[in-house]
Amino acid sequence: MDNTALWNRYQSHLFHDPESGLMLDISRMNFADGFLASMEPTIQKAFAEMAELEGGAIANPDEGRMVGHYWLRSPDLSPADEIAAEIGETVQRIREFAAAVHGGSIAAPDGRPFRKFLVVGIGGSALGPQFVADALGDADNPLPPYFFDNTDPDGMDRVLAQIGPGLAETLTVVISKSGGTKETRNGMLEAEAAYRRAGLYFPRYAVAVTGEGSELDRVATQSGWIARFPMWDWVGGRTSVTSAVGLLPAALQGLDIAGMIEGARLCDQLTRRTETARNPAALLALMWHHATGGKGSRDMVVLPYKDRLLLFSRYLQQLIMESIGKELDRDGNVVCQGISVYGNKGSTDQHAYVQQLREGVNNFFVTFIEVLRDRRGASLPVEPGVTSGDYLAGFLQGTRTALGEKGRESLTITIPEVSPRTVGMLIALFERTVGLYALLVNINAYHQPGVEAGKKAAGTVLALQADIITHLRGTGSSLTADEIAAALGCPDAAETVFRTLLHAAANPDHGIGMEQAKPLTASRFSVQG
Ligand SMILES: O=P(O)(O)OC[C@H]1O[C@H](O)[C@H](O)[C@@H](O)[C@@H]1O
Repeated sequence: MDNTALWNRYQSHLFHDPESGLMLDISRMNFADGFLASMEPTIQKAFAEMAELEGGAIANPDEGRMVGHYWLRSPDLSPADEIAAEIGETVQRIREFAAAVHGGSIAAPDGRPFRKFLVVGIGGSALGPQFVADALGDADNPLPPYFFDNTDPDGMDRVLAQIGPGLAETLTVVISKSGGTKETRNGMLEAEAAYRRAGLYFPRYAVAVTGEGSELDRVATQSGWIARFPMWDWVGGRTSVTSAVGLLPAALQGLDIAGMIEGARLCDQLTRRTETARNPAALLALMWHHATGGKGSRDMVVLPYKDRLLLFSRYLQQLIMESIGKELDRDGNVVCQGISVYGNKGSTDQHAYVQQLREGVNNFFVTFIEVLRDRRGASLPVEPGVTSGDYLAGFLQGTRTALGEKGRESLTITIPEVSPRTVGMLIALFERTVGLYALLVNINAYHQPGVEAGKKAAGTVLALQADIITHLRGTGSSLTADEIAAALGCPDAAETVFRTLLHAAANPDHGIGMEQAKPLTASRFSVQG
């Protein structure tokens, strides 16, 4: 297609919302002329189901739950007055709590104001808050955030080292919808131990965001933590960033949560439209369907040309892949669905993998995210009449053209700037797109049966570890993994025994010694001391 034809295609399909400035360009996706018309009945059905979902239908049948993250921005849409009231009250409590922390009326036990906060969470209880904090954060925020988002001891040590003696001025927010996620429990205990080492009583520095009656809720209540904020069963972890999960950390950091909520609400209105060409989420969902054949046959490369949006792809990995990546469809057919998501930021990624995108295996489509505003204020010329921002914008267009010339497809989402409102819009845009796409491919986007398997297997490994150590202590001898597995009556677990002991021997915690042998798997292990 020559440039004139491309320009005409761009103009005929361009979505633009004048109020928000949101734009969506689908012209570089090579869908056939009749594609949108052919999908119209299916997308109209999806609109109807989405309306039922927003009306309070059990849209997550596998867990028997409603799906209510849109109500977080429009409480009046919720199916019960008490839900609407709880949403409003919680946002108000968040605002008041953050103002009290910033004003010093909520302070550390010694009266010192809180000057930092540590979020302990994982998955949807961390990725959303981390994306928002990075996208909207600035050096002058009243409370800079820190995150424990993994059960990595060294990772937590590094964060604690960054916080340093400031722990005495640090509020800790433990976030877990289920209240039982082991990584988050471990993070909480590690944080508590750090406060104890500093002579500080952790409960007077701790806040919980969790489901009512959860294990975390019980601990926070019994120990008298400063405050608890609710997570509801009709908000999924990966769609919880406009609940207290994302709003409390954002408010503590000093960000404009009203702007975030308003941006999400505004986008919800746009994506509630049943006129496909005027619904950006519908257009995106249809483009995903075109690009991947409705079967995930191509990966989604997320390329925001803005440093502040670096974490967006990590956030989208959970939102998209945990929603769409399912073995069964809603009728119980084995479909092994999904769309793989990767990407970091442009133009940086042009110096990493765009080579493969342009010339290598054509198994992807790109989602560019263009931010029109370069910075606050003007830029210096890096060449006569050219700024760094001109280069960034030029690289985006250039990469889009270079890919298009080689038949590589791309979408471009454009926002005027990175602000609380546009961050709220981007979040809402992709939440709705995932929901609509899931309906197009008949998937329940709101459960995650696949994550339990890994957790269960980890529990088995840890139980075996305890048996191994007990056995080694009892015999007092040096044994191979095979000998230990046989002695424990599980000869087929020798590999797990070996790998578990390899890790245990590398750390001082269990007193495991290793006499390395050739081959390595014939090494002997014992309990020392
Ligand atoms: O918030 P939590 O209950 O601790 O869950 C944290 C995460 O755990 C699991 O990995 C789920 O698959 C995620 O959807 C969830 O966000």
